[in-house]
Amino acid sequence: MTAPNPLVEHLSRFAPASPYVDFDRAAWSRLSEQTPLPLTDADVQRLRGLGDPIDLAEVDAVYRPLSRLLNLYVRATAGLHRATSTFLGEDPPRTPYVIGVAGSVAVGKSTTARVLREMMARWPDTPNVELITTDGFLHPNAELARRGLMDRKGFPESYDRRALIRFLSKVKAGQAEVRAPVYSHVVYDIVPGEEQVVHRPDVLIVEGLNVLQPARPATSDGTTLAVSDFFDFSIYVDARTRNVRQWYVDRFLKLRRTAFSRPESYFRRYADLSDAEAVEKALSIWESINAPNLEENVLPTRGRATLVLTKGADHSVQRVRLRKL
Ligand SMILES: Nc1ncnc2c1ncn2[C@@H]1O[C@H](COP(=O)(O)OP(=O)(O)O)[C@@H](O)[C@H]1O
Ligand SMILES: CC(C)(COP(=O)(O)O)[C@@H](O)C(=O)NCCC(=O)O
Repeated sequence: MTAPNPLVEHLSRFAPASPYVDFDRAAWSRLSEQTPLPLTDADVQRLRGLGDPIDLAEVDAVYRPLSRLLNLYVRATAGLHRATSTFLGEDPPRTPYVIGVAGSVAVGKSTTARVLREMMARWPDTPNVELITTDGFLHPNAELARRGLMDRKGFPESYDRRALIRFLSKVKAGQAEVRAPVYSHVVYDIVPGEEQVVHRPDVLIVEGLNVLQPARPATSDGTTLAVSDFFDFSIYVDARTRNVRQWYVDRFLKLRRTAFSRPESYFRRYADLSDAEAVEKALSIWESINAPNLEENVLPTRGRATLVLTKGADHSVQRVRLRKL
């Protein structure tokens, strides 16, 4: 028997065991030095083409190592599938590797998911990466109104959770074409007849506020699955609430000059607000809907993520926590 290590004993007595290994920005960024696939001109063009304000140095320092880590996990998972196939004597098609991206409204989930999609597609094993957002699975406004939920968009009960679980089951089962409804932020509703079709991708990224919610108690049909049961990996994008509130207000002001001024916009009336009125409106939506949802539903799921990215006030990632247990 080996002698107990006094340092480990000391630490386990005084430091609560964390399931995460913690990197500050510098330590995580150093990993990019050992990551193959530096950004090429073509990559830079593609990333710029996304129209996101993300800095390319940030992509290189944070997202390049992250895509490398994910590539290693994708390969390891494929190896496990091969082991199962060998054991069963079957040769089922490879199923998509599914990554969830969670976090508050306006924390930067969409930006993270889009950058990750581009970065993962550079790896030879995963050229085909698709991205869906869970807003397509919100109940249509008519149904939300019927249920008295028009002021609860983004809360867990505002989604057709069963439809989302059906969608993910089909993707995971390797179905050739799987369809998802589409939500428009301009008309503020599900668009009738519009759909996004997912064609058996190598990787599917599922982005949404509530993707890490635990399963609800069993329903009459015995469903106890959670959306996250379909994830191979999950990322929680985190930041101080006061910074996220500021980003929400900034985005609202930007949208007022762009999307809100379109004639078909549900928020057309906001386009004519003065700056001060627009800030007041944005803050009131934040305080009445998005902040309570963050506190009550989104933040409590952070500890379920495989990886937590913590952003500073300038949007740069300052801390990365990776689940090791
Ligand atoms: N890395 C970044 N650098 C600068 N601005 C960013 C970055 N990520 C997100 N933003 C800005 O923050 C706001 C929220 O980001 P977005 O990806 O739309 O959030 P979410 O999908 O979580 O609602 C947007 O205005 C976006 O342009
Ligand atoms: C559409 C959203 C619920 C987010 O959807 P997600 O894709 O994260 O599921 C959110 O961005 C939103 O618009 N919240 C509603 C706040 C409001 O009623 O304005």
